[in-house]
Amino acid sequence: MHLLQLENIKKYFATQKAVDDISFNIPKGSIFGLLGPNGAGKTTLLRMITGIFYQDSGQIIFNGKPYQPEDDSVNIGYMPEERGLYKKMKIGEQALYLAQLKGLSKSEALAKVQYWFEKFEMQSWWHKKVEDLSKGMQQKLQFVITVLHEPKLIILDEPFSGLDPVNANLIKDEIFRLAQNGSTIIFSTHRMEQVEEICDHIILVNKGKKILDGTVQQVKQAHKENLYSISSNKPLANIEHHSMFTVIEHNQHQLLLQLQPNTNTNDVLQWFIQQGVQINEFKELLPSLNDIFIKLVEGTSKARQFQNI
Ligand SMILES: Nc1ncnc2c1ncn2[C@@H]1O[C@H](COP(=O)(O)OP(=O)(O)OP(=O)(O)O)[C@@H](O)[C@H]1O
Repeated sequence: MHLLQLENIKKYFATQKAVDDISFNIPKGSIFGLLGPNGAGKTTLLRMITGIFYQDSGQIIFNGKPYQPEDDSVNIGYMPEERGLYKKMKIGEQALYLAQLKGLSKSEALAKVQYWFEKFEMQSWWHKKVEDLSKGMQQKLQFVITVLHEPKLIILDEPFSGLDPVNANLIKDEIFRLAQNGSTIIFSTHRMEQVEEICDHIILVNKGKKILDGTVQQVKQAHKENLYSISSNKPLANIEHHSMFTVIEHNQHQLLLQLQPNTNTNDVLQWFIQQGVQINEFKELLPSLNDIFIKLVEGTSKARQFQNI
């Protein structure tokens, strides 16, 4: 079952196809990575999902029904990359106010804010102003405000930027917990190692088009290059290319091999054993998401150039 379905979504600005016929589905309870280089169209997509922009064409289905921003936005928590807190307003007051805007009663809002402030050790911030908080502290506050009304869909744009490792872990654990409790999470970042660690499913957009869609494992399997490493306790001498593989790298105790298509790994292992190699480890090397990202978007200038429609 999908919480969100985007069907043939287009959004063109005066000179720019920001989102150019993109479709994807987000399974309920998943942690979904929206990836892409600068200018790819991610923020524009998120703004349509949150009802800030209307699409020029295509349809968004939210929880099985056509998306109605006026009604459905209370079911969405959005933490945008450009943070949206009132600098001069006291923190406790602000959290209560924003929670009520998301449909909680005053007493529900108070209970939730107190719960989260205690959980994140933020009680002493209550009477401070946002402008008195550090960047990382503001980030934590923004996360709490995004999730405290327990929205069905939580959208986090670069949620770890500015956080120290302890606070980043705190937020990461909460992301897992929220997904386990049934929230669906869209996570947008340029940090591929975070995506590998956190996301179940990803899409990659580039120049307004979707160029990749699948689970992290599916994507890695689809882009693997038949690379294997083999290592031994003893020095590995005189291993040259073979009809089954090419030696890509040769270290004293380890070889990096690229197997020919359809080669049976047992045959390779057997061959090494016949050569008298004492095998310590033989394993497949899948590409990192970072490698895949770079391979697929290489050639795109860092910030996308304007293109005429
Ligand atoms: N309001 C707007 N008016 C005109 N063009 C826009 C507008 N918003 C975005 N664009 C253009 O649409 C394209 C996609 O922008 P978008 O902000 O969605 O990219 P992004 O993937 O979020 O990039 P980044 O990773 O840098 O935040 C860019 O070329 C941008 O210049």
